[in-house]
Formats: sequence, C-alpha cells, structure tokens
Amino acid sequence: MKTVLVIEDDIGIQKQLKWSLPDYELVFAADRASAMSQLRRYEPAVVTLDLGLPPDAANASEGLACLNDILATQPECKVIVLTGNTDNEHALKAIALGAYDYYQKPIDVNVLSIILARAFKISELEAENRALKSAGMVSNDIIGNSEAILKACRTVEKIAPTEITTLLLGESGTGKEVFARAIHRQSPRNKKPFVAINCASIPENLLESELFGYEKGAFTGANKTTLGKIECANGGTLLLDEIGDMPLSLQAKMLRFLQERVIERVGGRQELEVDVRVICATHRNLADMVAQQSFREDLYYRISEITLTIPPLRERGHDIAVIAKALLHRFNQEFNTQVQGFSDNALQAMLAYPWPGNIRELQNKLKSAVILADSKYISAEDLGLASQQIKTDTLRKVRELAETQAIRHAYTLANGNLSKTADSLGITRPTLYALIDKYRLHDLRNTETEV
Ligand SMILES: Nc1ncnc2c1ncn2[C@@H]1O[C@H](COP(=O)(O)OP(=O)(O)OP(=O)(O)O)[C@@H](O)[C@H]1O
Repeated sequence: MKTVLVIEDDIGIQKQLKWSLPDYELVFAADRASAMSQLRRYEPAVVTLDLGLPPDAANASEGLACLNDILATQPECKVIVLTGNTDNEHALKAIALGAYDYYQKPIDVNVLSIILARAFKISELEAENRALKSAGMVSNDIIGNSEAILKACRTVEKIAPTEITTLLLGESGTGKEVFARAIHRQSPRNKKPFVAINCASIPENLLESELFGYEKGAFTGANKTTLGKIECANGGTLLLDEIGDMPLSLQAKMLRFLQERVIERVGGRQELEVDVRVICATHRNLADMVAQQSFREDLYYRISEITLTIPPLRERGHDIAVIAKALLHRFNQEFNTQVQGFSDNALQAMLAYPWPGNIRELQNKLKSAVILADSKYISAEDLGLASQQIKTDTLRKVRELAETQAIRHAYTLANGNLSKTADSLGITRPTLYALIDKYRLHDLRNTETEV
C-alpha cells in the first residue's frame, strides 16, 4: 500500500482523512519536528502539508519552513499543501518554493484522492526516468530524425549488444565519437569505462606507450609503471579515433592485440590479457589507404567487421534546423541569453550551406551568433552566412557532385577494381574512364589494384 505522510495538527481532519482514503497507508505528524522524523522513517513519495502549523497556526511561516525542510531532505517528494480557502498568497509561495500542488480547505475527499493519485503517478514516472538514466538507457546525444540518422541509430541498436568490432566512417565533426558512446551506452559493458584516444593528436613516439602503457624504467622518465588506454578500458569499450593516422609501425602491434586480446606494456615482458570492445573511427578513406599501402590490409579487415558510415550534416535535410534549435536552447542556458529562434533568412542560409565542418562547425557558428545577436532572432549575418542564402547549385554541379560521390563509393566497395566499379554502377569501363577524366578523379586510376 502506498504511504502518504499527512502533516496536520487538526485531529478531526486527521480522522476524516483516515476513514475516507482507505487505499493509502496514512501516517500523521502534527508539527514540523514530528513531520521530519516521520519523513525520515517512511520516506513517503507524497506528503500533504497543512501550512497553518503550530506554533504559527494562524500564519504560514511554520508550514513553509516545514516545506523547505522536506524538500531539502527528500527533493523528489511530491508535497501537496493545504491552505485556508482564501489563502492564495501562501499557496503560491509554496508552489514557488517547490511544492507539487496546493489544495484549499474545506477538504473534498474525492478531489483530494484525484490529486493524490496524480502525484503518485508523476512520482513513479520520475523515479522510472531516474532509474533509466542511471542505467544509461536514455538515449541520447544524437539529435535528429532524418531517415539517414534514424537508420544509423537502428544499426547502433543492433550492433551494441554484440562484441563485433565496428568501424565508424564519416567526415570530421559528423558525430563519430557520439555514435561510439551510444554503442557503449547501449551495450552490456555500459557500467565499465568508455575510453577514447585520438591517434592523430598524439606524437608517433608517444602513441605506443599511451595505448599499451609502460613499465617502470622502460625509457628515460618512466618513473613508475603506467597503464595504457587499452588497460584502462578493461571490461569496457575503447574508441581508437582517427585510426587512419596510426603509424604503420604500431599497426602490427595493434593487430596482434585485436587478434589475441593480449598486450605487452612498453618495456614489459609479460603478456597481459585484456577484455576490451574496440570501436575505430576515421574520416579517411581506409580502403584507399590500403591500396596505397599506408594502412595494413589485415588490420583494415580486422577493425571493420561492421562499418557504419555517419552521414555529413548536409545530407541530413531538415535535421540541420532540428539540431540548430536544440543547440540554441543549450547555448541560451549556458550564456544566460534569451534568443528565441532563427529568422527565415538564417534558416534558409543554414539549409543551403554545405557545412564542411559538420555539427562541430554548426556549434561554433551558433555559439558566436547567440552571443553576438542583436535581436531575439538569429539572422544569417549573425551566423556569418549572409551570402549563402541565394546560392543554389546549378543542376550541372549537383549532377557532378552526385556522380563523383557514387563513383568513389562504388570504387571503395570494389576495393579499387575499376571493372567491378563500372559493373556496380551499371556503366561500361570506357564510360567510367571518361567520367574519371571529366571529374578529374585521377587518383582512382593511379591506385587501381587490378592487372
Ligand atoms: N546528432 C547530433 N546532435 C547534436 N550534437 C551532435 C550530434 N552529433 C555530434 N554532435 C556534436 O558535434 C560535435 C562533434 O561530434 P564528434 O566529436 O562526435 O564528431 P567526430 O565525427 O568524432 O569528429 P572528429 O572526426 O573531428 O573527431 C560534438 O560536440 C558532439 O557533441
């Protein structure tokens, strides 16, 4: 049975409630001190509080102080305050202090039952929400509802429960790390660490010890044995960001780790077992790099058991506006500004702009626009996109872009084989050569892997 703490000094009302609310276990308190001890004892989700408590029964000071104490002790508690039938002022004060609702005497038990039931319902929903949040189940930082993003999210849901090694591809700033975190959060490893390392931002000579750790005395300055990122991620997930920038010399060691799940610290002789799920990400074309022999083919296949390509922002259609609005809300809170939205020309300019830096660029532009905006609505000028809104690509340009992308995509899937590329595009090989010349895609010819 659900417990309600009734803080009420009128014994008559206590009795009335006891008999008329048989669905609840009622516990009573007649003053602030006993209210607090009952609160600690029963931890009720819902409390009714008569604001006119002794020693200030004619006023609300003791009742309001009691409300403060309750919310300080149990902030999630739903407090319904009971006031005299003309006491609007104190009722509103109580709501401002954090009371859930108020009810004016005389008590109509039918109405009070409805208020109580609703308070319990809200309390249960909030508790459920808190539980989900702490279990990491509430997604998500991935804002957007374009078909492309929803498809990527569905893939995340499918791969998260597995141990498959995932390769995230996509331009800089598209959200590869955000997706990696989503995979971790939805995986059974979500209580264990998520560790990310950016292979491009660490000097080549330090990357090995950053990843694998080192033993004391392994090199000058190695004063104590230090765990690498792989060991730090034990039990959890490791994101190898910008894997395309990993030096060839280290790729062999990484392959061994991925195959055998053991590591050796730098300067160490002992093999250490580690249990880590690996996700790799890069904005580079790894298939091309394999063809150019700047990335090991065996490592490429090992890390790309499944590949998820995160679409660039310009291919997410209306998501641009959805993300922009969500970011605007966040920046308003961060900078204590009250910008209300975007002017039409700003929206048009955002939709027309190709966003080469993707969401990171959108974030930067919005941040400065929120700070600099003179009116309540952000303009294209505030975003630094004033010249964008009338720029519509010609059909020729659109076709060129689409054909170039399709050719590069097919070429990657065909592993650099031009006959297969032409086949999959449904054109002849000479037509493919003509297109390669037309769009100056000469790197495709140079790296051809077939004989
Ligand atoms: N769908 C999204 N909605 C809102 N914010 C997003 C979304 N995706 C990414 N972001 C934000 O955009 C920024 C860039 O994301 P992230 O670092 O994951 O990109 P990335 O592809 O890993 O970039 P890089 O290749 O440069 O490392 C982050 O601040 C991230 O929070």
